[in-house]
Amino acid sequence: MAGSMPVASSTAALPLMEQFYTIQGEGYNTGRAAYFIRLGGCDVGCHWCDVKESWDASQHPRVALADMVAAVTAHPGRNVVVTGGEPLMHDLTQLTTALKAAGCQSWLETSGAYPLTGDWDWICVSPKKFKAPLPSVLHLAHELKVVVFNKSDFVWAEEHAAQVGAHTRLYLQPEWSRAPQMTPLIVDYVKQNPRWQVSLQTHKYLDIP
Ligand SMILES: C[S@@+](CC[C@H](N)C(=O)[O-])C[C@H]1O[C@@H](n2cnc3c(N)ncnc32)[C@H](O)[C@@H]1O
Ligand SMILES: Nc1nc2[nH]cc(C(=O)O)c2c(=O)[nH]1
Ligand code: SF4
Ligand SMILES: [Mg+2]
Repeated sequence: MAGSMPVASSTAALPLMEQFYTIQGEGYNTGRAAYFIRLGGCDVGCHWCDVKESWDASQHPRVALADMVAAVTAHPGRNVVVTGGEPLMHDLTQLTTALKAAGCQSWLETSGAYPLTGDWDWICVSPKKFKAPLPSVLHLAHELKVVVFNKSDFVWAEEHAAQVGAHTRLYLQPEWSRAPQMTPLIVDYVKQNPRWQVSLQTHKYLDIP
């Protein structure tokens, strides 16, 4: 009968591009120490993505979850950011279970383009024009973080703000190469529309990972 048994694809290991202990640079948790787990694989295709090396999952070694968690707990912080790549291209159930068992808070960075898996303490959804976010993920967002590349992105941001919960915090973040032009527009927009907040990629100004 072994031949007819379903072969479960194991998530006891995931493609890992890099992991590092730093300061959360963006959004609601800006300024807090956090260990970053950057998983490989993304097919969303943002032309301005600041981590295109993450896109091809096959370029990154599969690392056992137990080894990832051991690397986290070797550091004093217990906040863990799972990012990528697009982390929701993987089933993250076992990773978040293991992080919780190790006493960690799990924070997700996602485009929302794939169904949510895992048990999260904080979910940041950064929707993309290139592959639409799922309504089911938008509803669960603690934070909506819209990257502003040009003026038209303010209208697009409002369209997505209309799809999140009443509890969701709203952020506008300048696309890094466009920050000199877009940051002043974001400042004016937030002053006129105070339910939004400014998010900057502060780690880039601090010159840390
Ligand atoms: C590299 S993405 C990985 C997680 C997920 N794929 C996503 O896009 O949310 C992490 C965060 O960086 C943001 N980001 C990526 N490239 C950026 C850029 N050039 N300028 C500003 N933010 C950027 C994304 O919007 C997202 O909020
Ligand atoms: N310091 C720091 N904060 C971040 N917040 C989100 C990041 C990401 O790439 O997901 C990121 C990152 O790459 N570095
Ligand atoms: S979804 Fe995230 S990782 Fe994928 S291309 Fe866009 S910014 Fe980069
Ligand atoms: Mg980054």
